[in-house]
Order: sequence, then C-alpha cells, then structure tokens
Amino acid sequence: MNDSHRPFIEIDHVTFGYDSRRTILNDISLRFARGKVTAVLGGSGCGKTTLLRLIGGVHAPGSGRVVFDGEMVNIRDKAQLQRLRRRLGMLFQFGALFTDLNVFDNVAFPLREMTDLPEPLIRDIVLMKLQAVGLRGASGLRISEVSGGMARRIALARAIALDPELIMYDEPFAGLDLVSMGVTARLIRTLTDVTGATTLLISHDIPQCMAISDWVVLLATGGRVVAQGTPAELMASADPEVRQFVRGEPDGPVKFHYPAASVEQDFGVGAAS
Ligand SMILES: Nc1ncnc2c1ncn2[C@@H]1O[C@H](COP(=O)(O)OP(=O)(O)OP(=O)(O)O)[C@@H](O)[C@H]1O
Repeated sequence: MNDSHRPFIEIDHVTFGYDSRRTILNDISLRFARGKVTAVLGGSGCGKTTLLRLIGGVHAPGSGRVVFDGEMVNIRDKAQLQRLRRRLGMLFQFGALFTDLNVFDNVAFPLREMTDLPEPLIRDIVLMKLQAVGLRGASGLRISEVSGGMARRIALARAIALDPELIMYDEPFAGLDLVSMGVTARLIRTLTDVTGATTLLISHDIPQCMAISDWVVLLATGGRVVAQGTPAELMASADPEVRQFVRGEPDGPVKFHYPAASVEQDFGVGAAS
C-alpha cells in the first residue's frame, strides 16, 4: 500500500485487560489516518488512556496487533520501542510540567534528553516551538508564574519539541476555562495542519473535539466501538447510544440508575398491609 494511504496507526483486533478478571478493550479494530486529527470519546473508564498506552508500547495487547506506521509494536523489542517513541509526542493529562524548571527548560528537556544537539540550536528550536504556541515572550518565566491555559500551551510546545510524527493528547482541555480551551483546541488543529503530524486526542469535551477533529471514535464501557465517523456524521446519528453521548443526555441506553431492586421492594410502596 502507498504510504500516504496507509493508516499511521492501526489497531487490529486488539483485546486487552490489566488482569484476567476484566477485559478493558474487546476485539477493537481502528485505523488512525496520517496527518489527521482523530478524537476518541467515551465515558470514564472505557479504556481511552489504555488505548494510548498500547500505542505507546507501555502494555502489549493480550491478542491482536498495534501497528505503528507499518511496523508491528513489540514491547519486548527495546530498540524498536526507543525508535518509535522518538517519533511520538505526548501531552499528558494536566500537562505535567516540571515545576523546578522554567518555561524554556521545560521545552528544552526532551531535546537535551533525547538528542546531542548543541545548545545554540536547542535555543532556536525552543524559541520556535514557544513562538508556535504564542509564548516566546514567556520563556524566562517560572512555572509557578504561568496560568493554567499557558501551562497547557507550554506542555504542547514540549510535546512538539522533537517534531513528532504522532502526537497523542490525553485530556488536553481538562481544567481549562472556556477561552483557554478554545485556544488549546485551535492550536492542536493548527499544529497538526502545519506539521502534518498524525494527532490522537482523548477527551470528554465533545464540542471542542467535534470542532477540530477529522474523525471521531466513540468507545463504550466494556471496550467496544459504538460508532465512528466524521463529526457531522456522529452529530447527525440516529443511534440512541450515540445521541445520548454526543448530546450529553442523562438517560438513554446508558441508564441513569445503577441496577437496583425495584422501588416497590426497597420502599415498600404498594405493599399490601
Ligand atoms: N494500571 C492499571 N491497572 C489496573 N487497572 C487499570 C490500570 N489503569 C487503568 N485501569 C482500569 O482500566 C479501566 C480503563 O481505564 P482508562 O484509564 O483506560 O479509562 P479512560 O477511558 O481513559 O477513563 P477516563 O476518561 O476516566 O480517564 C478503568 O476501569 C481503570 O480503573
């Protein structure tokens, strides 16, 4: 297959559980297109972060394959993992910046750790990445001096420091005010378009995901793919499970009430005296 048509990441009949008692992902097959933004949505605990960990080679699937740009990920092959991770940028939940380093040194960190580039070149790259997120002027600030929205953008600059071909964002909008959320979302889209990186995004924020994604995957608890398609297709879906999720309806196929004994039984309502 021609490279440009081959998905950058392929999840091929993957089943995974952290232990044998519970399956987290159940025979999942997904394809993440090169140079596109794909959002993976789904309720808490349905396995979104787990999926990212499988792609990053943190865990191996119980069965099935994870294919990274045509290469099957094998977590026992340390040389391969190192090579693949060098091509991967990750923005962790809440950014996770080093508070003892300033803004500049946070972005420089992966460059100093993973490359032998001379310091003047590192300086230029760091300032370029900070420029891309609008924070070149903040390079000398301490992390304690920056706002939550700025911190997220610094984490973004750090995630793209090594020019990754794949960027994975774990809850990039969590804890942000609406304006910062919009800024972060637009940046994710722009960075994807400018760099041509393949972008995977997991988030609970449906409007932001719908606004910036090319493709959306909806996962359900029990590790099942409920639906996938363009944002417009998902928003227009007549499937009750998709509708409940994308519209945030409190009751639907996913029940508001946890299974319980009947009201009559618990409260004695209607019981004959
Ligand atoms: N290291 C682990 N060991 C055992 N169980 C785990 C581990 N990490 C996650 N789990 C469990 O696996 C399930 C899926 O977790 P995961 O973090 O992938 O879900 P998620 O969809 O990302 O959830 P959220 O949206 O709340 O972040 C959860 O029930 C979680 O408790």
